[in-house]
Amino acid sequence: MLNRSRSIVCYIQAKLARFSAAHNRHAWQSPKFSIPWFLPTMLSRYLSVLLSVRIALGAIYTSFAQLPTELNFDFIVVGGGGAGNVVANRLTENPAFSVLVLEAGPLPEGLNYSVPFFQFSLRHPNPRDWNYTTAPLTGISNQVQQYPRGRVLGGCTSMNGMQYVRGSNSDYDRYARVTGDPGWSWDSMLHYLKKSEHWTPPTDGHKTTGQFDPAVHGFNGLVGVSLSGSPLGLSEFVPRSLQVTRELPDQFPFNLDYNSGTPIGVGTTTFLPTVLLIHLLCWRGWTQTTIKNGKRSNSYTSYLAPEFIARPNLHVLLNSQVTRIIQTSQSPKKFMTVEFAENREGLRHRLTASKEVVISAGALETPKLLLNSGIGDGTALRSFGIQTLVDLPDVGKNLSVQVGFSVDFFTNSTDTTDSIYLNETLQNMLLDEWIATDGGGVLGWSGSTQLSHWNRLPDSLFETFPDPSSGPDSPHCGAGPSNGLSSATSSGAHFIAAMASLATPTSRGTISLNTTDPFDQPIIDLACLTTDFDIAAVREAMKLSLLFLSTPAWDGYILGPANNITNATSDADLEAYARAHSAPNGHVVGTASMSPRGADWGVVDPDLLVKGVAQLRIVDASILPYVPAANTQAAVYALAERASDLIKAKWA
Ligand SMILES: Cc1cc2nc3c(=O)[nH]c(=O)nc-3n(C[C@H](O)[C@H](O)[C@H](O)COP(=O)(O)OP(=O)(O)OC[C@H]3O[C@@H](n4cnc5c(N)ncnc54)[C@H](O)[C@@H]3O)c2cc1C
Repeated sequence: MLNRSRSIVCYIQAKLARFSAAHNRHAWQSPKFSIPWFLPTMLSRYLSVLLSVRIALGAIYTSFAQLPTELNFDFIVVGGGGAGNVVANRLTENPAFSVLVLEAGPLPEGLNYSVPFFQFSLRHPNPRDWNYTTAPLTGISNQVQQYPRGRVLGGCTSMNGMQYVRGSNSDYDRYARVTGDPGWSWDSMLHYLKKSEHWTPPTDGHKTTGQFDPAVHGFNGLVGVSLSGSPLGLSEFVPRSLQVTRELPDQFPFNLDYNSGTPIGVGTTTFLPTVLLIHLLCWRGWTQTTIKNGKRSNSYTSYLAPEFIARPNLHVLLNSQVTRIIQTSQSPKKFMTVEFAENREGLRHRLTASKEVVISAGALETPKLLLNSGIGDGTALRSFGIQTLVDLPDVGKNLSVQVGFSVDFFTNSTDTTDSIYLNETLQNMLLDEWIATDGGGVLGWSGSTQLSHWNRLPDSLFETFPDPSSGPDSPHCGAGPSNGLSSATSSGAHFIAAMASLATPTSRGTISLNTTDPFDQPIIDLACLTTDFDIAAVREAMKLSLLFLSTPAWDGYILGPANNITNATSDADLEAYARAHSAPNGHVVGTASMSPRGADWGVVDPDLLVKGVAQLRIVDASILPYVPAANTQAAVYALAERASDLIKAKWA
């Protein structure tokens, strides 16, 4: 009930806000029918109050003062993001465990957090974001770029691109190999990938036979995953893209389901008749996203859904940033107390867990928290005057993030996302449709391309460089087109973009302290494109993407290049373009990496306990030693599912 009433309230608020805005802008009034100007705002405020009252009645508290003083916690989870909410949910399946989640941010309130198509509006600096900037990106012309991360319940799953991509089976087998723990292998993790997933039909109810492989999906999990039910792109972009896979089946083979463990496609010219048959069945496209019934499904709406938050043993305290984990015993070393505050000036509170503290603060904040707690590289800690309590030199190191860029072309088609981004009237009409149909229409989709592409790079590249992929069936890059730009200008033109992203970067960055104030951002050195392989690889990925757009399938659709890359045919030109226009994506991992038990590197053992410390675990993207050749949320949900089982088994 809590979530449902919250979204209804949000819809009504949005309608009222739009009415207010229209009224203010256009003095909307008819001689026959006039509404006092203050009424919508007043009603909206009333609804806000109603909403906050409901929240206070649940186990989500918005301030420390609301937290009942008589509560004791077996587990304290730091961070209610992609991983933290999974752990909180699964541990509280045992009524004997009591769990507190401490989340730095507030609820993801507002329509834009629900409407998938509005995802890009969440990326601008806002109070529900950490509002980070990167250190100068030496591989990208020394640019300092904004680097959005969700500071909100649900973490980055509340504001991400919603792509649901698991990675290849060899990505997981490599985790098992590197850690010496077969529990991280694909065969073991497929169970957890399915356990977290709730496959749902697309909003338009179209037949999905032949558009995905049901055998590899989960139908009883919690995070909604679906195919697009949006008509956008179907008239031109999707059929033309499918035509390319017929024209270039060797380079762009068809793949029924890239989440099967073999994402790069199975069809080749040898199987051409089958491929053609499948194409006929699959003409609508098959990108998978974490969208359920046309609404974003994140770790909050799924793992903290009303039936779970109603559990008497599950508590979530918002607006509470953990500033330090405090050592509570020397032998064995334990850090059972967390210190937290609402903001820089706020009173520091302390709470102690009786069984474990689980850090799920994400790949940027987890290392910062460890360092501020005296867990990290002794030399670096000393330079900040922080006492080294656990000397773990790899905290904050080994950061791995993907990077990408696009080349844009003008198209004469209006069947593009920018047609909507640039047209407020159309947006309002589509929003009305989305509300009236409870998630249907164009806005019930993420706005990203309906067809996804995962590719290997040419073998010739590996005559010069070692192959960094996890195996021969694992992709190096995503390379393909997108019908429209999220950042379209108001020129009135329409675009198709050739996109290229590097899924197997070899550059490694760091997270380090900038100051000892936990409310300051760390130094985020993403080190993108700092190896020769990475720059060669994005260049080759872009060539693949441009090849995709070069076939007769696009005749009469592409008008010409929109960037000054018209003559960029040489490697040097492409490299220069990539260095000027690349950006890291949000798929960052590795800063508190797993390593084998007893190894003198890494930060956590394969059971995710911090090395040398009892009862302190890290469960989030930071523990992955390599970024999967994919977007990262599917892997994070699954690793958190497995971690929950490990914790439950330990305390059974
Ligand atoms: C812009 C963007 C787009 C993305 N797009 C996709 C996509 O399309 N598909 C995909 O699979 N993945 C995507 N990702 C990545 C994916 O969302 C993340 O990999 C995933 O959410 C990581 O989960 P996590 O639990 O490690 O961290 P998070 O989800 O970031 O959760 C960490 C939580 O901890 C909280 N926190 C941090 N520090 C503290 C503290 N000290 N005290 C209390 N709370 C704290 C944070 O506020 C946050 O809520 C994207 C990420 C971004 C940023």
